[in-house]
Amino acid sequence: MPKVLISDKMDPKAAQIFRERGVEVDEITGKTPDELKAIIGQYDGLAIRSSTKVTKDILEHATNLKVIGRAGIGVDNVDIPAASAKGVVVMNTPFGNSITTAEHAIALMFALARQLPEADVSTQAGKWEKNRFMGVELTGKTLGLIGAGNIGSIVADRAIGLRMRVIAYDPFLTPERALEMGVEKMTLDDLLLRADFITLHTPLTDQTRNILSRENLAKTKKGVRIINCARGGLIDEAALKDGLDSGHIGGAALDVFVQEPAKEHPLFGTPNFVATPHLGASTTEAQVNVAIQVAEQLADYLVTGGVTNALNVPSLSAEEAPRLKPYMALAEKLGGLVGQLAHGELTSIAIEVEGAAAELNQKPITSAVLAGLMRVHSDTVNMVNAPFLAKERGLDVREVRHDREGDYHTLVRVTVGTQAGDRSVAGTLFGNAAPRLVELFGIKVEADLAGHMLYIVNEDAPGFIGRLGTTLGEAGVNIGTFHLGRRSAGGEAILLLSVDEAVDDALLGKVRALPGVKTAMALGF
Ligand SMILES: NC(=O)C1=CN([C@@H]2O[C@H](COP(=O)(O)OP(=O)(O)OC[C@H]3O[C@@H](n4cnc5c(N)ncnc54)[C@H](O)[C@@H]3O)[C@@H](O)[C@H]2O)C=CC1
Ligand SMILES: O=C(O)C(=O)COP(=O)(O)O
Repeated sequence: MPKVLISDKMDPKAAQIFRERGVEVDEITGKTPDELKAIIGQYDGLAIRSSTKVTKDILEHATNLKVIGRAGIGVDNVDIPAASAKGVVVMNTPFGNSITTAEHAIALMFALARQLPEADVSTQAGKWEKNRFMGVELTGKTLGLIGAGNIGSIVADRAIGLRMRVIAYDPFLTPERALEMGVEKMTLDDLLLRADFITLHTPLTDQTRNILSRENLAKTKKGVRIINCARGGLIDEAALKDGLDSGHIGGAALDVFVQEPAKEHPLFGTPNFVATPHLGASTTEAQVNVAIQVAEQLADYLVTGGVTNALNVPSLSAEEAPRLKPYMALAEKLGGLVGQLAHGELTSIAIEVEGAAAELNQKPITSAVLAGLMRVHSDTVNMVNAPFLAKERGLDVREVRHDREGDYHTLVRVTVGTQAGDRSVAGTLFGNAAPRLVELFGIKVEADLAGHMLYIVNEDAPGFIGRLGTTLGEAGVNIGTFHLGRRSAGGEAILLLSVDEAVDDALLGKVRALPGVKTAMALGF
């Protein structure tokens, strides 16, 4: 039974779903990195929010880990390259908390416009400072969105409802989408110049880090109010403090900070500054949504292999998964076969799909071929890390899709480039389910690829098969299936035998010594 650790506070629905789906679950929150390292080795899955930092160091101790699920959106607390290199799938729940977070941004915008937190403190202190708190109306004001994805577009919708004018800077926002959202797309400089309120909704990346730098803050309109419910690190916090102190910035509300938890901060106590402790996603509704989604996604992956909302591996929908499953088995076998047979350094690999296979999502097929190929050299390779390892090794990977149907209704062909030239194998599915090798180095064969196998290239001459049978029989090796292919009568022949026992080096030596044998290799699947 797979075992999952929930390491951050999560709605109880998550644990309930894991149990219902046959996944054992422990909920242990608030661990230090060292405490987490000590226990992480027992788990197949890890469910987190933003508190658990899944560093390379933690991953090194996660010897059984197959999947990390983030109950939420941002995954900057997970070292994704390190997870990928280890073959661990990283998933998030990209929509479950977006409305809630957008609402928090709007709430903070109101808080700034009417100085609600300060007015509340003053009133409850018995001061009744009616003349101190003079607000601004939102109607007719310009809201600048930096980042117009899921959350940004909900904020835009709500702001338009408040009769605001919404302008947006997002290099990936198409003019059509901007029109559909009712926002005006523009450059960052134009947005800085025009916005009365600015709200940030981008992930933290090398491109967005410090997007509101000291220089950019200086370009803003005097009195601008700034809201950040996305990630600490998008704003230069020291420059923000200076801007508030000088009065150039009329207000700032931060839900997120460079260092979290932010228990002390130079901004704390600054007039017109509002802070919340990373509460963007903290509503009952959003937490139920993300808990259910993350548990279902993790359980799917651990129990059935279905992949949803993964960030480092192609997704595989519940409809696609059963259709693709036999192809992935075929692809792994073909990859394993070329990996065992091709000698020397591999420089390139082409994965061609033909007929029915050409109608499918090719990425998982490619990943499975690469996993099969590289597993020949390392046990820790799987579909997740294989594409990364291939890239790291400089392997040129090409995907080709042929619409035409060839001799088979469906076909996957794998061709590797080696110093000795190209080597190609191809397979089909019998009855849409059973993987079958149909072509080996240009010779037509028809074989199962399973268990222990013996691959022989010999001169096609009478009497050979009898001698081979005797040699194997004398060594106590039973032949299961026997497949023969040849280019022409009397030319080079290929034999693929499945045998009940592994063929050791001594027996391989005897086979190689048989007259007419050019190559003999033991294979395993
Ligand atoms: N405070 C909180 O509790 C929460 C915070 N978040 C944060 O909000 C962020 C936004 O979430 P979503 O809208 O769901 O993400 P999303 O991926 O749907 O949207 C992000 C947008 O940023 C844009 N973008 C990327 N690079 C950019 C750049 N250099 N300049 C301008 N725009 C750029 C993208 O094109 C995309 O449209 C998340 O990354 C997460 O970190 C999300 C949920 C809760
Ligand atoms: O989903 C996100 O990106 C968030 O930042 C929410 O974080 P949390 O799950 O509340 O720790």
